[in-house]
Amino acid sequence: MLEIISGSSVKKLDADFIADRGISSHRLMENAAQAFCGWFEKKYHRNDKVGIFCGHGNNGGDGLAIGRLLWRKGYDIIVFLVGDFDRASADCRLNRELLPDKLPAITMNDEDIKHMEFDLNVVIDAVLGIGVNRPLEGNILHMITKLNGLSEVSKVAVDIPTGLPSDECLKGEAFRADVTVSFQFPKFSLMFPEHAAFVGKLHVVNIGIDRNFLSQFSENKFYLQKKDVVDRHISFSRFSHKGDFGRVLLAGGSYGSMGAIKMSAEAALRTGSGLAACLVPQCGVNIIQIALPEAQVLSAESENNLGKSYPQDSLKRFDAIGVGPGMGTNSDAVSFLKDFFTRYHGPKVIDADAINILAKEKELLNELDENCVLTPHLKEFERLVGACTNHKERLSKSMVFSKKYRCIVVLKGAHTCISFPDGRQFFNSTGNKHMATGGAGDVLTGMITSFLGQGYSVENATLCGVYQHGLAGEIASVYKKRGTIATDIVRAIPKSYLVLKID
Ligand SMILES: NC(=O)C1=CN([C@@H]2O[C@H](COP(=O)(O)OP(=O)(O)OC[C@H]3O[C@@H](n4cnc5c(N)ncnc54)[C@H](O)[C@@H]3O)[C@@H](O)[C@H]2O)[C@H](O)CC1
Ligand SMILES: [K+]
Repeated sequence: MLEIISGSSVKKLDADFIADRGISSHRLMENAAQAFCGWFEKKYHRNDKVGIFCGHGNNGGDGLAIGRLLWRKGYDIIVFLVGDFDRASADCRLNRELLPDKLPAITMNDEDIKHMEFDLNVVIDAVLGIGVNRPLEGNILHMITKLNGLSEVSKVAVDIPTGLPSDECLKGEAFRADVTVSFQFPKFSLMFPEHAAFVGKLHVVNIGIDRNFLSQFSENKFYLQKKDVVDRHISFSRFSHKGDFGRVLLAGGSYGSMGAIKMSAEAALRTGSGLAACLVPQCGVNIIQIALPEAQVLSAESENNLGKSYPQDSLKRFDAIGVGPGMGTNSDAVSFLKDFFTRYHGPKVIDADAINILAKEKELLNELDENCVLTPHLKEFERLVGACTNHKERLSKSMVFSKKYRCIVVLKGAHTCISFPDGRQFFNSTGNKHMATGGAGDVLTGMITSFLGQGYSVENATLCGVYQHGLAGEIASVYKKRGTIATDIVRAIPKSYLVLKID
C-alpha cells in the first residue's frame, strides 16, 4: 500500500533513504527528474515550446534536471530562474551547473516578470515544492499570477503546485496546474477538494523509494490503487452457484424517488450479486418490477414511504443490506429505520436518507457497529457531525466518528476517503469530475452491498467497491464526458472487471 507521508517527514525520509541505499541526494533528484520526463514524453511533442520555471530549493533543482534531460531528448526548452540563487540548495546549484551551455536559462528579475511576454505551449512549475513555508508574495507571487493568467498553455506542476502547503489548506495564491506530477506519493493536501483548481489532474510517479521503506514513516494514510484491491477480491470457481454470489437487499425508495433504489439494485447485480431484491413502499412495486425485471420486490404496507410494517422476517434471508437511497426522511421512514436497526445486525451499507435520519435521531448512532459502512457525501457528513471549516477538519472528524462508533466511514468526493475504526484512512485514486451526477452515490451503495453479500470482509467490500466504482465512472465517461449519467456507470461495471482482470 502506498503511504501518504506528511511534508514535514519527507526531509528525514529522504535522508534515511539516501543513507540506507548509499546513494547521493543528487541521485534521488535525478531519479525524480527521470520519472517526471518518462511521464512527460508520453504527453508532449518535441515541437512544443516548454518553459521551466525553477526556484532555488530542491523543487527548482528538479526543474533544472528536468530541463537538462528534456533538452537532451530534443525538446525546445527555456529555463526561467525565479528566486534567490545565492541561497540555492546544494542539489539545485549542482543541477544549475549541469545545464548545457546551449540551453537558454534566463534569470528573472521583477521587471522581467512584469513585462516579459511568454511564447510557450507548456509551462512546468518547479518554483516551490513541499518546502513552502509562507504565503506567496513579491516576485514569486507576481510570477505565479502571470503564469496562471496564460491561456492556451498546458500547465504542469512538479511534485506540488507552487504555493500549496503539503498538509494544510492554502492561504493566498498558488500555481493553477492542469496536471500535477507528484513524486512517490501524493501529498496530503492534494486530496482536498479546496485545492482541485490548483492540482488539476493528479499523476504519481515512482522515484524508487520502495513501499516497505515508506511504511517506516507511516501516518496511517494510504493512497488506494489497483494493486491494493486486486488481491482483496474473492475468486469463484466453476462450481459456484447463485447462493455463493450472495443475496442482497436494497431498502429505500419513496414516491418520486424510486430510481435511486433501482440503480442501487442494478449496480449490485452488475457487481455480481446472485440475487438482488428491493424493499420499497407500495408505490414502487410495479416501477421496480418493470424497470429491473432481474430484481425481486418486497413491499412495505405503506403507500409512499417505507414504514414500520414490512416483511420483517425476510431480512434474515439476506447476506447484506443497503439502506437509504431515495428513502425520504418523514416519520414513516424514521420508524422503518428504527425497526430495521433492531432486527438486522448483518453487514450493511447506510446511505443517503438513512444518514440524514441518523443525523436527526442521534440515539440511532448507538446501533452502529463494525458491520456498518456509512457512505455520506460532504453535506450529509456535516449534517451528522456539524459544519466543518475545511476538508482537513472533515477528514479528522470522519476518523473520530469511525473510531467512536466502530463503523467504516466513506466520505465521498474527488478522492473519497475511507476511514477505519483502527485509525487508517484510504484515499481513492479512481474516478473523475464526470461522476458528479445524480445517482452516482446510489450506484456505490449497490456495489459495496454486493461485495458484502458475496462474502467479502467489510473492509475489503468497501475498498473494492469505492475503487471499482471510480473505475467504472472513468470507463463510462471516456466518450460521454459531461453527458455521463449514473446508469452509464452501472453499465460500465462489467468492463471494470475486465480492467482488473477479474472474472
Ligand atoms: N522524496 C522526495 O519526494 C523528493 C523531493 N524532491 C523535491 O524537493 C522538493 C522540496 O525541496 P525543498 O528544498 O525542501 O523545498 P522547496 O524547493 O519547496 O523550496 C524551499 C525554499 O524556498 C523558500 N520558501 C519557502 N516558502 C517560500 C515563499 N512563500 N516564498 C519564497 N520562498 C519560499 C524556503 O525558505 C527555501 O529556501 C520537493 O517538493 C520535491 O520537488 C527531491 O528532488 C527528490 C526527493
Ligand atoms: K512546484
